Amino acid sequence: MEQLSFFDGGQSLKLPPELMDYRPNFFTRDESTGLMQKLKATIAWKQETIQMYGKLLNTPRLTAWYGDNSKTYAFSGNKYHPFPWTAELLFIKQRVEQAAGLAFNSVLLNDYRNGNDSVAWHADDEPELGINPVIASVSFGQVRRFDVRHKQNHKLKYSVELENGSLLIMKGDLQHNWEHQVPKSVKTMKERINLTFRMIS
Ligand SMILES: O=C(O)CCC(=O)C(=O)O
Ligand SMILES: [Fe+2]
Repeated sequence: MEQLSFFDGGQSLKLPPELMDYRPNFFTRDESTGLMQKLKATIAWKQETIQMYGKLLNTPRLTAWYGDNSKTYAFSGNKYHPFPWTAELLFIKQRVEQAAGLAFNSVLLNDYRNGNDSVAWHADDEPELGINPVIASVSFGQVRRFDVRHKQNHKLKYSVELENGSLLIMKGDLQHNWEHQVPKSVKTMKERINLTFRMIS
């Protein structure tokens, strides 16, 4: 049963290609440095809150939602109203669309300020995304671990280190039969910006 994690000195071996297509150095170092700086400065980052056990807690990261139209999108108990595309977002979107062979009409951005920021286990299975959506995830800055586990069997688990300038294309039934997280880290972590491009109806 050697399907399980394939953590080997932090590098992931064989992700299932029908679920995840990982492309390191999708953006060059210089592109990544420039884009990260621009995104930090120009995106309307927001501290969202989440209702948990009757308490209002801060989401452990900053988020922002940009896209084509004025449709609202519900995620983690929050409703997002998209801001219009910026020049940097359109540049990234165009590159990602080329690689994925698909168009996207919105992007959710996450700013993980340090190792204490995270995203808990979840699937992006909102009905607006349709069945087996393709979601393209771009990472800049600090390398963070991305874990995937099967909903019915948590031992069936994959991890990949999402590097600066990388693209991870999530597809197949990943959002239906699997869930994913970016765990907190006790190691000192610098800032990371993640963008997940989506097509919502
Ligand atoms: O930061 C990441 O790599 C994942 C973010 C994520 O899962 C999401 O925004 O739905
Ligand atoms: Fe997600």
